[in-house]
Amino acid sequence: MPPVDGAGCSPHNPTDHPATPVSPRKVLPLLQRANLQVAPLLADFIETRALPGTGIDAEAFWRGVGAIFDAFAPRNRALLATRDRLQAQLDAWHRDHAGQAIDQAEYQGLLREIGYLVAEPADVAIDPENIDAEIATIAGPQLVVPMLNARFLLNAANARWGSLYDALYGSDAIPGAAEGPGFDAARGAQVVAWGRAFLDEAVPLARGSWTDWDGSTPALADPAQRVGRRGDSLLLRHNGLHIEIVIDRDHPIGATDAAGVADIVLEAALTTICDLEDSVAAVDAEDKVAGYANWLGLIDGDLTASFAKNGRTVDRRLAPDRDYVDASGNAFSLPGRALLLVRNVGHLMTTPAVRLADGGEAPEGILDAIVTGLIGLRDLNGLGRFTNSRAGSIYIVKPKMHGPDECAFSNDLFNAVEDLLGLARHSIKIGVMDEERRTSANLAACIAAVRHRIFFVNTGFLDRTGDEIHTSMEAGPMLRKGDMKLAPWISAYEDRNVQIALAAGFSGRAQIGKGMWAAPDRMAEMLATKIGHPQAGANTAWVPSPTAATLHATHYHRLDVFARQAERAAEPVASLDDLLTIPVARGVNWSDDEIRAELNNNTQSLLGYVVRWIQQGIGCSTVPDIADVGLMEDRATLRISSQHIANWLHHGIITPDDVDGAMLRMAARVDAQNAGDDKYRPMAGRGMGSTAFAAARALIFDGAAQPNGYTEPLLHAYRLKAKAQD
Ligand SMILES: CC(=O)SCCNC(=O)CCNC(=O)[C@H](O)C(C)(C)COP(=O)(O)OP(=O)(O)OC[C@H]1O[C@@H](n2cnc3c(N)ncnc32)[C@H](O)[C@@H]1OP(=O)(O)O
Ligand SMILES: O=CC(=O)O
Ligand SMILES: [Mg+2]
Repeated sequence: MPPVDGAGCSPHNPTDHPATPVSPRKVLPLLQRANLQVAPLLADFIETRALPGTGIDAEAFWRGVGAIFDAFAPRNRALLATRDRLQAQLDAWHRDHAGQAIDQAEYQGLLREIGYLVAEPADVAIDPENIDAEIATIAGPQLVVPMLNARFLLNAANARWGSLYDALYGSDAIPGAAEGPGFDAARGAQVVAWGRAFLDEAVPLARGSWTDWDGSTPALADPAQRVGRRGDSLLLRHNGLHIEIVIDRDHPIGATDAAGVADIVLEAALTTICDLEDSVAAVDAEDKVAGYANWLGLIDGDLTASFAKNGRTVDRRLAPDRDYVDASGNAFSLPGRALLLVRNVGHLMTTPAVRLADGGEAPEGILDAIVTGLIGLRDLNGLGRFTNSRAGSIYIVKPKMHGPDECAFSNDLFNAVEDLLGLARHSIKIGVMDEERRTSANLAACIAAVRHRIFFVNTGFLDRTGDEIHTSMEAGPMLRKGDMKLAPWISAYEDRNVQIALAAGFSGRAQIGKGMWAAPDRMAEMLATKIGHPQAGANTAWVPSPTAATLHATHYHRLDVFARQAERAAEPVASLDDLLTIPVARGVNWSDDEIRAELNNNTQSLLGYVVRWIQQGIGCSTVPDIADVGLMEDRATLRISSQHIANWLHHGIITPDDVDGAMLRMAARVDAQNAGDDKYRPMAGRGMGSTAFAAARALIFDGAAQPNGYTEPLLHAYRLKAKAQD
């Protein structure tokens, strides 16, 4: 694809919101569309791929787009200015109270006075219409996938159904690992035993165990759980989730099984978030259009990916629906793919893909709403090979909103996009990530602002931790990252999210979601602990991979989340005082070793993530930590590590020399960890000659000044530089 982009990004300046950012890069001529200047690649994508078939005329479309930017770009800028004002007021207050214990009454008085805390509305009741069952009435895993990776995207869409046998055999869910070059029969036997025990729990037989089943028609303890057949295979359902017991005596596994069971296939990722935000590196029109084109391919149903794997070529496409017959012989089908949701970016960044009438870059979140909404319209108009939303909705996940005014802004923006596209009011639904402190503290008001279109609230634990650190940057040095997980604000945050959502009527209407399992290789630990999410009353929770989706699905068979929600609905809402208790480490004397360990750990994960982002445009990857354990790192985990180091630097727990020393040591370590990657360029020894190293350093040394501690402005600027160098 030819590189067609407007200009460099305009990193958000904390003290100023220029309408016309200065571009450091040479640009290809943009095309005039209504009162906008549009990158040719984007104009072409819209006019030749996204609009055709919708009945919307290109000229009218661009006129409408121009009008939306006219109306919403100034509002967007004003909201960002409010963020900065609040942050400055908080910083000043903490500086005035340096070293003092925080008096919650006085502190909350300040928060109300400056407009950080608003009056909570009573009796908020959500009433979204046309919500798909995968969201409203069935509880199950939610997979997240970077939008810029077609191979993963297709896999994620198809992860609605997952092989339990493969997930167990290929992960550490069963201790040890497969041995030998071929099939490890001993491990296989453990997998089969695990599977049978699972069936005994989820779909028990009237008598005896599935272990002893001989393949004859099974008598279930609850006969209603048997809902169909496909050939010899059995389709069962429990807690709304399907289980297919695959019978195939010709299959190598089925041939050795007394009942001919070749696999147990679980309904797994009910929903998949296709992510345009923190798991991708999209800095210019070229990147944005690549993401939009993948979303279009998913919705139109023609996305494909061809790649070599294990010595053969794999052609991947979307899975068709699955056909069954019921007990009366009537045919029916079940969706073959997850219900697809799209995560837009937040309100912060601008994009060089579109320039406004005044020459300034357009707010990227507004462009995302328009383009992903337009592509969603194609689904509602039946233009795709498959149907995504059977209920007729477009699901946009909106991250990083700070408080009710920003939610109201998104609501109004979605109204405007619906009008532009001729969509019925509230066809575009919103998933609100509760991942900024001002949203957690005003959650009922945030929900109220979008109550007619909300389809989820989700605790985005990682960003939320980054915002916790940044908001109170001046209050003192923060707890160590590991200790932060035990701080009172976190449990109050998780509890309040569920309790406030239940009080607003989410149960049976919308999702209450929990955060990401960020250790993709640690499935045994996930199986042991992530059941805590449904136990907390969450009817969905994030997983990083199809394997994790399949294994996490078993948790939703172990308890009935909707019954759990009914129990939790009676609880009082957890304390706002706890939520607002700042995790500063008062009276803690860390040893030199503890400080060094914390710094090494943070610089290592920061460098490991940033180097791939800057050099290769990889927005999410498994980054080996200092102990070589692979952890999912995305922009939210980077926000935590960069803010944590910046905070300790700011309060003198570490010095600039300490940071530089750790950075140099860890650069060598990260280089060694990436030695097998031929696209990788080492950082060690090149100092500032390495753009990635310079970016990582800026994220720390300029970290305290970044808007709300976000990493996007610096990442975009350095990635654009790296692209230009390439
Ligand atoms: C704080 C937040 O915002 S969290 C949300 C953002 N995070 C995410 O979106 C994480 C999504 N997950 C991922 O991107 C990946 O799982 C990673 C980067 C963590 C790990 O990727 P890798 O190291 O390449 O994974 P690994 O080598 O273990 O497995 C690769 C296989 O799993 C599949 N896979 C892994 N993750 C996913 C996924 N999220 N969706 C679909 N398929 C996936 C790949 O398609 C591949 O299979 P294939 O060879 O048949 O295509
Ligand atoms: O977006 C998710 C998060 O944890 O942040
Ligand atoms: Mg986040």
